[in-house]
Amino acid sequence: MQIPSRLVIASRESRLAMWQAEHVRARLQLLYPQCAVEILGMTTRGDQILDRSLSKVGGKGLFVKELEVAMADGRADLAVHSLKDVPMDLPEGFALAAVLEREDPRDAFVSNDFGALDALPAGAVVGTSSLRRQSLIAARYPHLVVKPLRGNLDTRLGKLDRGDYAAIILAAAGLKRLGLESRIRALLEPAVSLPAAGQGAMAIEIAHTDTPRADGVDLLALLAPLNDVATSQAVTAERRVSKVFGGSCQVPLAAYATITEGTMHLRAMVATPDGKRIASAEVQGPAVDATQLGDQVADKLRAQDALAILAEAKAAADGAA
Ligand SMILES: NCc1[nH]cc(CCC(=O)O)c1CC(=O)O
Repeated sequence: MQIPSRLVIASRESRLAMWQAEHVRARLQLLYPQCAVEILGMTTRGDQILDRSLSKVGGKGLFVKELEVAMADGRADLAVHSLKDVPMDLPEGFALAAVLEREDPRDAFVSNDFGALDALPAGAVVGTSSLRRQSLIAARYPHLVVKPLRGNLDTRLGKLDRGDYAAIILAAAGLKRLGLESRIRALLEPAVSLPAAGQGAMAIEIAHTDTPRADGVDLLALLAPLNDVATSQAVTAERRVSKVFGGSCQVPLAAYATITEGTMHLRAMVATPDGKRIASAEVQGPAVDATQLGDQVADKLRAQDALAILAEAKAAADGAA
């Protein structure tokens, strides 16, 4: 295999994104000591737009677009993403080359004054901009008030500490990666808060799917050792469910797969943001049939009126300010 003399990783500049890029950099450097592995930090549109709901201005794609342009221009060879932020359909010419072993996929309850969602008094303000987390709280804790919470992890924690919220919900994975695990007061089990598709997993995106490249470098082969097969299968099923239902972040959708001895257990849920209507389903089967399992669970959701629920959720999102 031809090892290039230099590899450039494009990354957003948030602390979490840079941690993730550095993790991949270090692993590649260990695998290919003769190659100079570098990070190109970039500010994306998604990072700049903090005043409006992301789903209103173009969705998750805003976090990856600039990185793709850098790869298309040859300024970078690969990009590291939180898989949760990667759209279901990548633009022509781009592909996911590897999915890394998953960190904790659960949501985390973070608060300075309370130990768990159950401990919050009526009217307490909970911060989250995830429609999935919002619908969960509305369904299980109708006495709580959900307020939007945007920004990177440090910004969100800062807003909590300033007293804007009684508690906030964040992905455990991000907190753990940044050494902020001590901020977690409680972990929400999947039975309570089913994770978003891909939550906790990092993915590596590349351009030039026609490998090897003109310079003879086969990026897919080069990155293959970083791929975790079980995580890759799990997220394939989860992202399939998301794709079937439009792959948008305008709707509360959860999809989470675990694999035990080659058998996948896939759970998925769609809901209205007010938590009043929920469809949830689960399937089991061989992990190698990830895509079909995704389709099966989607069929089960459809049989529970998932399309009507999603239409209602979308109408609510479009109607909101
Ligand atoms: N939506 C933003 C985002 N994208 C990935 C993570 C955390 C890390 C991960 O899930 O891999 C977060 C923060 C959060 O949801 O609290």
